[in-house]
This record gives sequence, C-alpha cells and structure tokens, in this order.
Amino acid sequence: MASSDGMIDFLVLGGGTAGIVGAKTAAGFGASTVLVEQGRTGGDCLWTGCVPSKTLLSAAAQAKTLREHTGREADFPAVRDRIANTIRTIEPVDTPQALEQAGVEVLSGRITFTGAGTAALDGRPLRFRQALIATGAQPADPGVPGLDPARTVTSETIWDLTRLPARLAILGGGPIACELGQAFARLGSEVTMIVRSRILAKEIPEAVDIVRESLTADGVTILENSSVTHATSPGDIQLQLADGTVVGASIVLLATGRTPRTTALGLEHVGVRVDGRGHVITDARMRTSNPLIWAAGDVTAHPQFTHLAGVHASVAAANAVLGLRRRISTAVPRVTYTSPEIATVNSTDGGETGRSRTVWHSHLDRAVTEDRTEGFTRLLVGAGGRVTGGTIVGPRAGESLAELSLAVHKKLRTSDIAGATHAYPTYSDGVWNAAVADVRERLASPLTGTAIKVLARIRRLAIDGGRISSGPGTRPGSGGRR
Ligand SMILES: Cc1cc2nc3c(=O)[nH]c(=O)nc-3n(C[C@H](O)[C@H](O)[C@H](O)COP(=O)(O)OP(=O)(O)OC[C@H]3O[C@@H](n4cnc5c(N)ncnc54)[C@H](O)[C@@H]3O)c2cc1C
Ligand SMILES: NC(=O)c1ccc[n+]([C@@H]2O[C@H](COP(=O)([O-])OP(=O)(O)OC[C@H]3O[C@@H](n4cnc5c(N)ncnc54)[C@H](O)[C@@H]3O)[C@@H](O)[C@H]2O)c1
Repeated sequence: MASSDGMIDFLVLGGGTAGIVGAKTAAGFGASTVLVEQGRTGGDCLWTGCVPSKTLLSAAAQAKTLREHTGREADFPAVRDRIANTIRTIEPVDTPQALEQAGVEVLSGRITFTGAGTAALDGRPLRFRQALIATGAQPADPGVPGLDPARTVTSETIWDLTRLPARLAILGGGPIACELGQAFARLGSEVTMIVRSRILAKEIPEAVDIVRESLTADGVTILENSSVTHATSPGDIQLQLADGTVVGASIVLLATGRTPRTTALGLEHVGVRVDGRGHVITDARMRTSNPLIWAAGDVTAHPQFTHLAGVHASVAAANAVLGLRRRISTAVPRVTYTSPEIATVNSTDGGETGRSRTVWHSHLDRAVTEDRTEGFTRLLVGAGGRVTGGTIVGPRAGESLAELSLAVHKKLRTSDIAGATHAYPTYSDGVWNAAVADVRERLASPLTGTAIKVLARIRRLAIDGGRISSGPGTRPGSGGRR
C-alpha cells in the first residue's frame, strides 16, 4: 500500500497474472505496492483463457467418450457449470483479498500515466516511484465486412453462449482456434476453421500434421490459406471466401491473434516506447525505455503465455525494487492442449540448428500400451551434446516437457538425461530414449570406440593375469582385489 506521504514505491497497472505476480513480489520485498485493475482481478487466464479452455477440453474429451460408448450427447449447461466451478475453485488466490493479505493495496478503475511519476485513476491523481505495465492484450478484430456482431464471439465472449452452436465457423488457426475448435467439435458442433496461413504456424510441420489429422478425425473442416472477404446473414451467417467458397455458420469465433492494451495508457507522457504493433518494448531485464517503468505479460512483445507473464513480472519486480540486474530465461516452453498435445521448448518451424534425435511413439512402450502411437519425441542437440530444445507430440506431452525445459535452462547434456533412470513405461521414456540414442551414437565415434576397446583390453589382461579373480571372500564393491 501507499506510504503515509501518499508516494507509491511500485504501481502496478493491471490485475492479471503479470500484475498479480509482480505486485506480490514487490510487496514481499517490502515495497509499498498498489495494483490498479479496471475489471476483475485474475485476468484473461482465470476468466476467459487457460482455465475455462482447459476445462472445456477435458469436458469435451469426456463427451467424445460418452458418445462413443453410449451414443448419448453431453449436456452443454452441465459443461458450463463445470467451467464456472473450476474458475470458482481457482479464483481465491487471485482475489483482491488475497492480494491485500500479501501486502498489496488494490484499487479499482482505469489508470493512465499523466507525467513523470504521476498517474490518474479515473481522474484521481497518484504519485509513484516505479511502475509495472501489465495491462495484457485483447482479441484482434480482423474486420470482416457484414459480420453480425450478435452472432460473433471472441475468446472473451464464447463462454457466455448458453447453447451449443450447431455450426461454428472459426477465423484463425492458432492455439485458440485449434483448442476451441476441437473442443466444440467433440461436444457436437459442426466446426469449420478458416485460416489465413497453415494451422499452428509456429510449430514444426511433422507435429502439425498429426494434430491436423486428429482435428479432422473429430469432424473439424480445416480450410488453410483461406480468407473471408465478407459475410451476409439473412438467416444463418454465410462467410464468403476469396476462392468463392461459402461457409455457413450459426456462430463465428474470431481467433486471429491478440492486440496489446496500450492505447489510452498515456505512455507518451512517460516516454515508454511501443513497437509497430503496439507492444511495450522491454530489454531482457523487463525494463522499458523509461528506466523506472517496467512491463510484463501479453502487453509486451514476448510470447503470450501465463507462465511467461508470471516469471517476467517477478524478474521485473525484483529488478525494480532491489536494483538487481536479473535477466529473463531464454528457455521458452509452450504447450498446445489439443489431442494429442504439442509441447515445445525453443523449437520453431525453420529455427533449428544442430542435430536432432527423434523417438517415434510407435517405439515407445507406454504409447503402444495406450494405443496412442501417433506422436514423437524430438530432442535438439547442440555442441558438446547440450540439449537446446525439443518437441513432444502425444497425450499429456506437456508433462514430459518439464524435463526438457530444465535441460535447456540448465544447459544439460544428453548424457545427463541418459544417466538419470526413468520409470518404465512412461511417456518420459521418449525423452530418455532420445537422449540415450544420442549418447550411443556419440560413443560410436572412432575415437570413443578406440578408447572403449583399450579399456576392455586392459580389463581382460587384468583378469587373465590373475590380478582380479572371483574367488570366495571377494566383497561386492571391493573391486575384486585380494
Ligand atoms: C482462450 C485462451 C486460452 C489460453 N490458454 C493458455 C494456456 O493454456 N497456457 C498459457 O500459458 N497461456 C494461455 N493463454 C494466454 C494467457 O491467458 C495470457 O498469456 C495471460 O493471461 C496474460 O496475462 P497478463 O497479466 O499479461 O494479461 P491479462 O490477464 O490480460 O491481464 C491484464 C489486466 O489488466 C487490466 N487492464 C488493462 N488496462 C487497464 C487499465 N488502463 N487500468 C487498469 N487495468 C487495466 C485488464 O482488465 C486485465 O485484467 C490463453 C489465452 C486465451 C485467450
Ligand atoms: N495453450 C496455450 O498456451 C495457449 C492457448 C491459447 C492461446 N494462447 C496464447 O494466445 C495467443 C493468441 O492466440 P491466437 O490463436 O488468437 O493467435 P495466434 O497469433 O497464435 O494465431 C492467429 C491465427 O489467425 C490466423 N489469422 C490471422 N488473421 C486472419 C484472418 N483475417 N483470417 C483468417 N485467419 C487469420 C493466422 O494465420 C494464425 O493462424 C497465442 O499466440 C498464445 O500465445 C496460448
């Protein structure tokens, strides 16, 4: 909270993941901290992002099983109730009360900067020493002429639908489109995705091919390299595509990317620069072009993930309050929670160097026992056998990713992973087997092969020369010496 002279040490703009983590970190270091939120604390992740979408995916997987086993359809209002319950269960850690308990004063309203060290909260002046911009992002509007707003939803409003759409058209092919598209198809909607590029353009093609096949098997029609020119809606919506195709829909979901919330923040009054798309520019310490103003989360140009929002905000708050020079990690993990999942760390289509080791899940015993052999585990390996990244495709691939993320973050070698025993049979065996394959191949190099032969020869000579024997009284671990 603000000190007695009204000066705030650390002012946080926005109460999503970045704002909450940044504020709690700063208050934990003893800074007088004020967080301002214009709506509900908790942000996109809790209310309209990760939490509802992962619950929906889980409910949709159960709906598919129900239909396959009984022919019965899932009850959409029950799915909505389940989402609301999940949010209610997770919400308490993000409430203003939880923040106040952590020593953060929470103010409600819309904030803008007014000058150096000053801001206005709905007209009320505030003074601060340092600030964190954590105002997030919102769905981009692709601007389709003729689209009926009453039958158009985004990732923010799709959760208000009271009935399952009979025909759902989705503009976009990123993680939002793929996750929600698969979920609604499994719940029983007829889903068509219209994508300007290919789906999941950041992921490697072999991974995307598997997910595309799975989406198609669930009944999703995917129209890639397509764009909508305009819409008409006498009766159902008709989306006119550039190639002449017409897609009919009862509801249209816009999932064409997210725009940072930087307009009307008064950034020009504090010298905070933004890039061409409106993202706040930061350095690797999360400092903006104003050395006393920091930024984290979707408002920056970093990838838009909850885990990055939290970690980057914590780095920003520690640097701001304690004057540290911490830098953000370059290991960036991400998971797309389709079935199967694509889990990746530092691997992008076209951005890979060094060698790769791939274990196809047709050779992974856990995948075989579960009849889910469509995926693979790929390790990217750099100089000296260091793990530089990787991609895993399969059920719960995100869980096996943790080991790869640690390996990349700590610059571990494949021999480190190979040397750690992994429980059998697990999907993590894929990471292990790929690491073992890499080590084996390196051992097969002429130099290492010669060294191994020399060692084996010395051992043989020692046994033949009688210096080591298996006579009675030899203790295990004594090296066999008598
Ligand atoms: C459908 C969907 C699914 C997702 N799934 C995942 C996932 O599975 N895993 C993952 O890692 N990420 C996921 N994401 C992304 C994740 O939700 C975001 O990266 C994360 O929520 C960003 O947090 P943030 O704090 O930067 O922004 P936000 O959560 O958007 O918080 C910003 C806050 O600032 C407030 N604000 C804005 N302007 C002002 C102002 N002027 N004054 C006061 N307050 C203001 C807003 O009201 C908001 O509460 C998903 C996103 C979506 C849409
Ligand atoms: N599992 C997760 O971690 C998760 C899940 C959902 C969202 N997110 C985050 O939210 C961000 C936003 O997701 P997103 O899927 O909206 O965006 P995105 O930027 O990842 O993908 C946008 C997609 O829309 C397409 N597109 C753009 N304009 C179009 C148009 N006019 N017509 C048709 N297609 C068009 C692009 O080709 C692309 O496929 C993601 O980048 C991700 O960081 C993460």
